[in-house]
Amino acid sequence: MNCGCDAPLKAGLLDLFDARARMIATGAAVAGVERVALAAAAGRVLAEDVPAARDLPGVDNSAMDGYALCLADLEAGDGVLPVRQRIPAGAGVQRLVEGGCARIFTGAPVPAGAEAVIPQERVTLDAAGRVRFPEAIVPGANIRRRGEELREGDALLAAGIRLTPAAIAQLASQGLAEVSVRRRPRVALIGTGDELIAPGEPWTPGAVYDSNGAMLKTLLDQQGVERLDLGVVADDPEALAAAFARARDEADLVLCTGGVSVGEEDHVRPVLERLGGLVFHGVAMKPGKPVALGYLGASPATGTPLVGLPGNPVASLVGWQFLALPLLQGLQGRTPPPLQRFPIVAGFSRPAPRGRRELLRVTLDWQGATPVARLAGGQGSHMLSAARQAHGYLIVDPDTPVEEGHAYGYCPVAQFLD
Ligand SMILES: Nc1nc2c(c(=O)[nH]1)N[C@H]1C(S)=C(S)[C@@H](COP(=O)(O)OP(=O)(O)OC[C@H]3O[C@@H](n4cnc5c(N)ncnc54)[C@H](O)[C@@H]3O)O[C@H]1N2
Ligand code: MOO
Repeated sequence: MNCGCDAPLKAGLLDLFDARARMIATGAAVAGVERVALAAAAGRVLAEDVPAARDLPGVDNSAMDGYALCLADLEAGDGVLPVRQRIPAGAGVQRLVEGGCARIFTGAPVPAGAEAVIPQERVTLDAAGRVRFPEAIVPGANIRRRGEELREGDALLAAGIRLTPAAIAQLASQGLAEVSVRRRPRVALIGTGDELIAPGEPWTPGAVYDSNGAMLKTLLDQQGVERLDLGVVADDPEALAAAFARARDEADLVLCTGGVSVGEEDHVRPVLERLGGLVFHGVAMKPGKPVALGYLGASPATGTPLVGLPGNPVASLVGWQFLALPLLQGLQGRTPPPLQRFPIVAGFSRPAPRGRRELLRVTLDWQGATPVARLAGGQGSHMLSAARQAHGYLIVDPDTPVEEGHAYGYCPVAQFLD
């Protein structure tokens, strides 16, 4: 796998990983914390460390439906014991009656004095209803010990994690009904382009449906942020300046798509420089080259960050996944997770991308002993079909041809839904 560190980049373009680092450096957590009920906590970001409130499990309990016994009693009973107790889940903690065994169910407290639980499939009952146990019984078998997972005061969940269903279940398992979460960042969304029309409107030749708006709204909703839709703005600097000024005052982050390239109809960069400043413009990635980062306001520290995503739909998606998302995660109060990359063999050959790192949309073919990456379809940055079907990106370093049978870094797309 080529690391590409020394490969030459096109003049003026920032390396993808440097651009990502600058995005991450820009994303400081927004102020504000609120208490929410667990039912409203999905996807929110935890604002404080939560220690375990109690031991988990709370008492020694049975992992099986079966019979609890004491080994000395079993020896005295010659491998056979009468049933003296019945302990369902929810029963209080009892003491094992000497000389007998206890019928017990999964999750029920193991009676004091019992040393093992034997599943019902491994015993036989005689005519008198007594239980004959198997020979080799391991002390502690099928007993889930008090505190074996967590002790009161142990670290349970750390501030900055996003609350997944399993994390919410962990809070519930500790008896916690509410949790402190960070305020949701407010993200303004702006589309640009005279050609854009809304889905549902009648099409005329030359018009383009605003698919980036639909895509980015969905992506923002998946992140659980508050969004401020400022619609599509015409290719007019004054209209764009008005939208940017409103977004600056009302949002924590501004996302715009289109108009970020170099043509005279591309107004994002000049308007951004007028109302604030530019951090970078142009990344050595394909697609996604014209991505820009800037701020609206007096300085990067006090201004509202703005990410200019390219208009081409796949460039917009890739720019979101690799660059805008980690910035947003920082605003949410999360530490952006490191990019997951691992080597996967290419099932195709392809000429080298010139001066840019190429992110090929691929599917993984699992038919052989090891997975092989195959192109998911046309790789044009206007072609959403392959992007939709892709399991991930094969990352090809600048000026490196893809050779069938060689391994390249592979980034699964599932990580961007985290
Ligand atoms: N002379 C040059 N031309 C271009 C360059 C360059 O370096 N020199 N870069 C190319 C690359 S790479 C990209 S990516 C695009 C990005 O351009 P913009 O961000 O300025 O986007 P637009 O020109 O406004 O639109 C490009 C393309 O995308 C369609 N589009 C725009 N917005 C949407 C939307 N909301 N939904 C769906 N489709 C959208 C638009 O109709 C255009 O087809 O620039 C290249 N050009
Ligand atoms: O960055 Mo553009 O996305 O190459 O088309």
